[in-house]
Formats: sequence, C-alpha cells, structure tokens
Amino acid sequence: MTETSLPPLLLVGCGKMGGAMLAGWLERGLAEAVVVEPQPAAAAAFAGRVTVVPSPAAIPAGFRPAAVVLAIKPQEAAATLPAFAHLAGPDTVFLSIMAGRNVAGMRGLLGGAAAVIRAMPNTPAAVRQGFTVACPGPGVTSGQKALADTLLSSVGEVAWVEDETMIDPVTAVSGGGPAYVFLLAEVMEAAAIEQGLPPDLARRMARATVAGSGALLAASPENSAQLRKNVTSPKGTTERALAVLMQPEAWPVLMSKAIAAATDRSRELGG
Ligand SMILES: NC(=O)C1=CN([C@@H]2O[C@H](COP(=O)(O)OP(=O)(O)OC[C@H]3O[C@@H](n4cnc5c(N)ncnc54)[C@H](O)[C@@H]3O)[C@@H](O)[C@H]2O)C=CC1
Ligand SMILES: O=C(O)[C@@H]1CCC=N1
Repeated sequence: MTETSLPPLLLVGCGKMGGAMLAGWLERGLAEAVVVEPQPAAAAAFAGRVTVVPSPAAIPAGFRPAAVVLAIKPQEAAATLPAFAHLAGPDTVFLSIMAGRNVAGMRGLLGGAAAVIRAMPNTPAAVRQGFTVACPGPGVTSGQKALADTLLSSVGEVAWVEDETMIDPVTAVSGGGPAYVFLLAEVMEAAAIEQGLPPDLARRMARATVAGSGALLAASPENSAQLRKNVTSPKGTTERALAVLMQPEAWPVLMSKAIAAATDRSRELGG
C-alpha cells in the first residue's frame, strides 16, 4: 500500500491509546474515519479531521469500515461490542487492542463468526514508534491480516504470533513498558533534585537522558547490555550506581516481579 491508502476505519473509543493510534494514522494519511466516543473532550483534538459520533446508532448510514478498532476498556467490552455485531462480514475485520480480552470472548459478543485480531500496541504509536504484537483469530483471511498489518505498521513495528496466550506477557512488557520508562524519568528527576540540582534542570536532564538513550538504542547495532557497558568505566561512577541497582532484590528481580504481576492481571481480565 502507498503512504495514502489507509482504508476507511471505525475507531471505538478514542482515549489515550485509541487517540495515540489515530494520531499516527492521520499523520500517515488516513482518508476516512468514524470515531465512536461518548466523551466529547476525548476526541476534541481530532475535530474536523474525522467524524466523531457519541454512539453506534449515530454512525453515518452507509459507512462501511474495512476495520473496526476496539479501543475501549476491557471492562466495557460486554456492554459495547454487541452493538457492532452487524458490521461483521468478509469485508470487515475487528482489531482489538483491549488488554486481557480474548478472541473467543470477543467473537461471542460479536455474533460468533466475526473475524477478530487481538493486538497489543503501546503509546509511542502516537509518534509512529510503537510496538505491537498481534494474533489472528479463527477465520481471519490473509487480506484482513494484511490490512491490520498495514494499520499497525503505520504507527510502528509489528510482530505476529499464532499463540494467543503470548499476548498476556506481551501486554505486561511492551504494552505497559512505556509506563516503566516514564517512571524511570520521574525517579531520576527526583534523585537529581535530592542531590541539589534545580528542578528545571533535573526535569530536562531526566527527559533528555531517557529519550536520548532510547534513540541510541534504536539506532545502534549493539545490544542493550553492551550499550550499558559502554557507559560503565571500570572503577568509575556508573559502576557504583549499577552496583546498587543490580544488587539482589533490586532492578532485575523487581522487574521480573512487576512483569509477572502485570501478566497475571492480563489473564484475570480475560474472557
Ligand atoms: N493506554 C495504553 O498505554 C494502552 C492501552 N491499551 C488498551 O486500550 C484500551 C483503552 O485504554 P486507554 O486508551 O488507556 O483508556 P481510556 O480510558 O483513555 O480510553 C477509553 C475510551 O473509551 C471511551 N468509551 C467508553 N465507553 C465507550 C463506548 N461504549 N463506546 C465508545 N467509546 C467508549 C471512553 O470515553 C474513553 O475515551 C484498553 O482496553 C487498554 O487495555 C492497550 C495498549 C496500551
Ligand atoms: O494498563 C493497562 O491495562 C493497559 C494495557 C497495557 C497498557 N495499558
């Protein structure tokens, strides 16, 4: 597909993640989109560029989306999805980004025969640097998978898996991962202030250090461990900090526990 050929799509829920993806799609050249969003403020940033309606009943007659992107909270699925069941058919694929919600449960709510892809993106999609892992459900055609791939890859990198159970740990790692990185910026900023640096400087340093390190990681052929070693001079300052961060029960163990907790929560949200 060319840079201007994203197909008509229906976005259900224009909150933080749906909005992030929509921003990326619009930047990529989305021709026609209808957004179902009951909170006017949530979609205000997109006014004039997409059609925003408050409920499925207000979708313009005759609008035939090639993809219906489900970006509501998992807890809203049971009450919301049945109103979109009439859109199921060979020309429409449902692309869910809801945490936990599994394909079988969504197909049940959409009438049983819907083509459903379960995907887990992340918010860097807003700047087209997202990472999405997607899993096709039963009956998804190669054309529908290609369409979802076009949508998802237009806002970042995409990986496909056949085993849906992988989406739970994916949700914990790349879905929520940006939050852990932003937390790192928060705690670095606070620590810098503790060491006597002015708050403005502390904020700029933390943001630029996290963003610059991410850019270096993205651009470098070296792996993250080597990039870490490149900063760590023998008997220098970084070595002292890493001795704290990598001690037993510190970062490696804490991250492992955090990812396990999030994976468990994704499984709990299933159905
Ligand atoms: N925020 C993130 O980083 C990520 C979120 N997700 C998933 O994306 C989904 C949305 O999450 P967020 O955007 O964070 O939540 P959010 O609360 O910011 O967005 C949900 C939006 O859905 C709207 N909404 C509620 N009921 C609706 C209905 N019946 N029809 C249409 N819209 C309705 C709400 O007004 C709200 O704007 C969740 O299922 C979450 O698991 C997935 C990956 C990352
Ligand atoms: O916190 C959540 O449940 C969602 C899924 C991944 C990121 N946000």
